[in-house]
Amino acid sequence: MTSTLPDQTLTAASSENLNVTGFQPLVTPRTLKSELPITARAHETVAGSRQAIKNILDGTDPRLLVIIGPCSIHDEGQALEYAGRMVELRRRYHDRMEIVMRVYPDKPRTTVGWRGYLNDPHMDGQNDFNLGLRMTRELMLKINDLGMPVATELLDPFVPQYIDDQLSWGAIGARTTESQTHRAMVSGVSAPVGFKNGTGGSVKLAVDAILSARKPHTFLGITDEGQAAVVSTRGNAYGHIILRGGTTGPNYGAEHVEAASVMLRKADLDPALIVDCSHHNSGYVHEQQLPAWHDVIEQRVAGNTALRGLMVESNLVEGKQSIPADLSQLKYGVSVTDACVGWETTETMLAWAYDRLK
Ligand SMILES: O=C[C@H](O)[C@H](O)COP(=O)(O)O
Ligand SMILES: C=C(OP(=O)(O)O)C(=O)O
Repeated sequence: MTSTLPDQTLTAASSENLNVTGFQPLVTPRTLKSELPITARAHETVAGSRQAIKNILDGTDPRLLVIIGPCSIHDEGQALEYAGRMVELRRRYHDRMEIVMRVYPDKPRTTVGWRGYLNDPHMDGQNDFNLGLRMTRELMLKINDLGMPVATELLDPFVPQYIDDQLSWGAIGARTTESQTHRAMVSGVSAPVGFKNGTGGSVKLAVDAILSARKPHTFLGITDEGQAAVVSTRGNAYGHIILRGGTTGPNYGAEHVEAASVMLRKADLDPALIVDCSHHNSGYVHEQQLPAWHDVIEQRVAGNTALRGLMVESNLVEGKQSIPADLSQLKYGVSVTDACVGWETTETMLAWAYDRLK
């Protein structure tokens, strides 16, 4: 879809739209949902995993939530290969872990950079959102159809209307947890949503985000028909914290977990936490996710019940690559954003945790 919208009367004398270079029609959520309807199998995956995650957060399911997968999606085949392998581990370890796959097509950037499969599916700066939204919905549907539940970061505020039915779990990233727009958006999301602490390390702003997202909100969004609308929400009771470290260092140690739990209790919230082993908790070095993984699981084994889940950035092949001008030079299975642990390490980490959690 390349046509632009009708002329917005951009005249030389105008004082508006001076920095806008174009508008394009956006496919409606209804169109994509009718072309790519959720299947009975996918719905069963989503409903089952959402309930399991709620139970883990409520403390009625003693299993560990594991949100694991690539930092970003850039290729459907590779994502499906990962999902196909991971669903086997999900089944194998199901009695001690609820494994959900990171399917992250919408990437926040510190300054600028490739913004993901949903924004720029061709990876060439065309930013074909209409194609990206379709490909994202299709990929999530295929992964759910395999029986592998999907987790994603919710970044662009219109996006939930296109994929809400596919999500078992959502995240608000460290760069947007303090944003009113994102807190209000979460209040209407159907799945449990974790809020990362800020990039500077502030956990308080994630606690504030949970309190905000629990309440009803009224904000601007779109309907299934693609109509700009005033959206009213009920509030999301399943907001929780994700400790991801900050510029001051990692925050997965027992003292940090205790400090975050105290902060949650003071706010009259259940001390239920997830630790992200990556990002500032690994110093952006993929192998450094392992000490975090081991430490947090040992804290849990030692009886820390606040620790309900872990996040890991993992891919088919370890490391990362920059996006080459000639896309045929992309290495198979390697992250194009943050570095990830590879498949063998992933299997070892899960097997070790399963054993320790017995
Ligand atoms: O998770 C991925 C990245 O850490 C995040 O998108 C920010 O990336 P950047 O600092 O490379 O822009
Ligand atoms: C961008 C991410 O994390 P953070 O918001 O913690 O940087 C992520 O999990 O992909």
